[in-house]
Amino acid sequence: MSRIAYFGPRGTFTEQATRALTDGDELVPAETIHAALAAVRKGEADGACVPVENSVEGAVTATLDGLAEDEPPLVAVAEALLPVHFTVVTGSGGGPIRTVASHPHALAQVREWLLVNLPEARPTAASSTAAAAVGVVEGQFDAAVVAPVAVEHYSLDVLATGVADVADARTRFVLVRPPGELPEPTGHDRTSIVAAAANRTGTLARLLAELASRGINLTRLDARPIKGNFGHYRFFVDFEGHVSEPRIGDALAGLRRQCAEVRFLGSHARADGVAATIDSGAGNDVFTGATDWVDAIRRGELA
Ligand SMILES: O=C(O)C(=O)Cc1ccccc1
Repeated sequence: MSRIAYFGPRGTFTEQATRALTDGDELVPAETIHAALAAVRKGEADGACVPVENSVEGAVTATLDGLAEDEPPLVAVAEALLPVHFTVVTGSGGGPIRTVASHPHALAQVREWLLVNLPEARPTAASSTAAAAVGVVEGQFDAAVVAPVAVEHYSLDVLATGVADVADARTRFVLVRPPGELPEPTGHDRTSIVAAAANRTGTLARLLAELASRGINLTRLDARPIKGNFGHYRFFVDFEGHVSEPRIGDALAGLRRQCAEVRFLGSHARADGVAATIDSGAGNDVFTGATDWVDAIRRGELA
């Protein structure tokens, strides 16, 4: 049985995702994304589950920075995609609702609902949706925007369920571990890297060209500032395919040549099961065939 840390406390969306990604493991809540990742880095947990992006607010920056900056590196081995509908809860005392707390990503996803339904309530950031629930129980906030599972953990009154400004909002979570055996390729994989490219003309274009020229489809591109070096960025690039495939390995080697710093963040199955689109002329057989051809020339068998 593994110990898996997750962004908690109990009752977060991340706990829900962790349950979907694990089977009989011991789940250990951590107060922050940084603490969940640090638990793995310190050897206190075998893996950690953290949110990485959502379809309304985009990147979860604490996760991106934690994966890019801190040592030692961790590698994503699985992902989960959760539909995100919120439950709005209040304390049991009744009374006016003047504050409504939640994780900033949750507040951003119910902004319009709050304006219409709780116009007098001041949105207040909490470290997670479940921390906001705890804050309501403790009388710190009047209401909270939480995950549906939170009401199973905390004694709260439900004001509304199924709340979401954008009907099919989703959040993607990853399970990360120390580098080790990689998941098997499935044909519907995602590979993630983070690269710091020199601040020169065309650097980003050249970085992306390493993928485009090999017919590799991007699934995400994000930039984060390199702290302490204003105007310099790291690029997070997700693309279709698995590092075990010749075409992906070839692209990674190209990226390594282009960039001062590249970190491999994982190759694993996509939760949505979407198969990689491979242009004709960019299949693995083409890459293997080309390498075999060069090898044959080197052996003096071909010209
Ligand atoms: O705070 C939580 O419950 C989380 O797991 C982070 C989050 C916040 C909002 C939407 C999805 C995930």
